[in-house]
Amino acid sequence: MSRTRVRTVSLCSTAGSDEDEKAIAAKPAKRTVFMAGRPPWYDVAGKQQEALVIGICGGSASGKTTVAHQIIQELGVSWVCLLSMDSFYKVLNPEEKAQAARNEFNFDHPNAFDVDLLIDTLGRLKEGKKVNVPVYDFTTHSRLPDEVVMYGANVIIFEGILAFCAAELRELLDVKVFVKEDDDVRLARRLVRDTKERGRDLEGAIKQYTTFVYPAFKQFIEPAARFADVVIPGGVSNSVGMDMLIGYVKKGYQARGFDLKQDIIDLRLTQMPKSFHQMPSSRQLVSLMTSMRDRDTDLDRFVFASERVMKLLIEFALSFVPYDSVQVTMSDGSSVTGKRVTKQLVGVAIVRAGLPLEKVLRDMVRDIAVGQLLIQTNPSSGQPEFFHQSLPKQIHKSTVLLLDASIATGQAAIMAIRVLLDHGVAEENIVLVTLLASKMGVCSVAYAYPKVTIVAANLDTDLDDDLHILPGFGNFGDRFYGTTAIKGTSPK
Ligand SMILES: Nc1ncnc2c1ncn2[C@@H]1O[C@H](COP(=O)(O)OP(=O)(O)O)[C@@H](O)[C@H]1O
Ligand SMILES: Nc1ccn([C@@H]2O[C@H](COP(=O)(O)O)[C@@H](O)[C@H]2O)c(=O)n1
Repeated sequence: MSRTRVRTVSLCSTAGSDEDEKAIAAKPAKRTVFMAGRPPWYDVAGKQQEALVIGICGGSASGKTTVAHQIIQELGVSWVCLLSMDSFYKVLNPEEKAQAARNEFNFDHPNAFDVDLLIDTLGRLKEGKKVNVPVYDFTTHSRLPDEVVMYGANVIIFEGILAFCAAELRELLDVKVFVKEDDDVRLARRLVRDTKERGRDLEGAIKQYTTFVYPAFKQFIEPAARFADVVIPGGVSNSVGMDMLIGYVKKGYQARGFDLKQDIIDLRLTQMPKSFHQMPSSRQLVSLMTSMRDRDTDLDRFVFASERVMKLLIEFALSFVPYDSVQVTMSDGSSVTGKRVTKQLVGVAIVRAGLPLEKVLRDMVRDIAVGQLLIQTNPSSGQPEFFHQSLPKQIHKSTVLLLDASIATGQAAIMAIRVLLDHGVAEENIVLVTLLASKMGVCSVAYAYPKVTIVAANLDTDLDDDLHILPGFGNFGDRFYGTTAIKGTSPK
């Protein structure tokens, strides 16, 4: 789904305390950045909300998936997941596989599904947690080795022939829809689909339909219509029914505090949040940043300058972790009161640009446990996508220094914080550490997670229309690892 990412309007204030710094950082832009697509899980007041779950039940080929797609299109919101019950077909043993190949396995009975896994997955997704969803292959009656990672949504659409089969499952559904279609229409559609898309021959498809599909429809599916809030005869062809359904869903969405019209955080950026701490400016810091911003700085000098800034930054960040007062005995036997870090510290780098900060942190904090999160921005949607995590075991008891080279929109950091919270880390025990932040990125993170401490060596005021920090220092990962020619390219 495509959507507008940035709108530009009036003035935002400038930052920076040192004149030298301002000369470099302040751009006389007259604009405020509005961010379309606020982070999921939050209502317009910034309170965490469970997703709205729409369950769609109906016979095979009744048009459930088609209805789901139309709801998504008409709703026009950014964070929607479509979960199909088909993903939760049980893995068959060799004997069952042989039966399936002869069209003698009953895929329409509730026992064919891993309902426990389905309930767990839908429940977690509704709470905004990450889930791994199996991918099902109808031609081989098996799960593929790949899984799809789904992560957080304001709206979840769940569809399946037995979507209302268990009370625990129905309890997760905020809106229950039943799609009704004549038996002969469904049979005709199914035969076309089974032979064209699911690798079946006509005779086998008819055998399966008469032996299992139709009897199960009569026994389990058709009677489940009584659980529905809305029954739509004819699916998407029923435009009056669809309009009523979409109106009903929109109401449910707004009742949760989500905003359909805006779906936007209005960041006027007049003042920085209290949770944000910028390193005090100094001529030394400005000169190092100047080297980093200069597109003519070669690889060696870029690495050297950025590592020096990183050392200063980590030193600064460590003053925001909690310390206890302790008494120690000195060599003359007298005691003195000092400080010791309260909790175990853990460093978590957002890969890849956060990795150099991780190395500096390891050099500076003895035996620190470290972890990594692989989050990348999808170039077509502009949304961060979460791929991989490796986190130390005791992370929930620790203060976590979350490391990324820069914070532009803040979306990757927001996703990373969400992962840490899912692993039991308390919001107030997270310190987000970055070399360069945009005002908008800081405001977005602070809006979503006001208790997270945000520490940056530098703050830039603006983002360009591609959401790169202005003036920025180019793509940090490319410049630090030398993966892109620097000279002749304009820094982004
Ligand atoms: N209202 C409709 N009119 C005509 N064809 C439809 C309609 N709804 C769905 N279809 C078609 O019927 C087939 C099955 O629809 P689908 O939504 O996949 O059903 P289900 O998810 O219930 O199995 C698809 O080829 C789809 O394009
Ligand atoms: N290996 C399988 C698994 C399921 N089916 C049939 O799929 C139908 C459910 O999917 P819909 O898209 O129609 O909702 C169900 O009726 C099963 O008979 C199958 O043929 N092979």
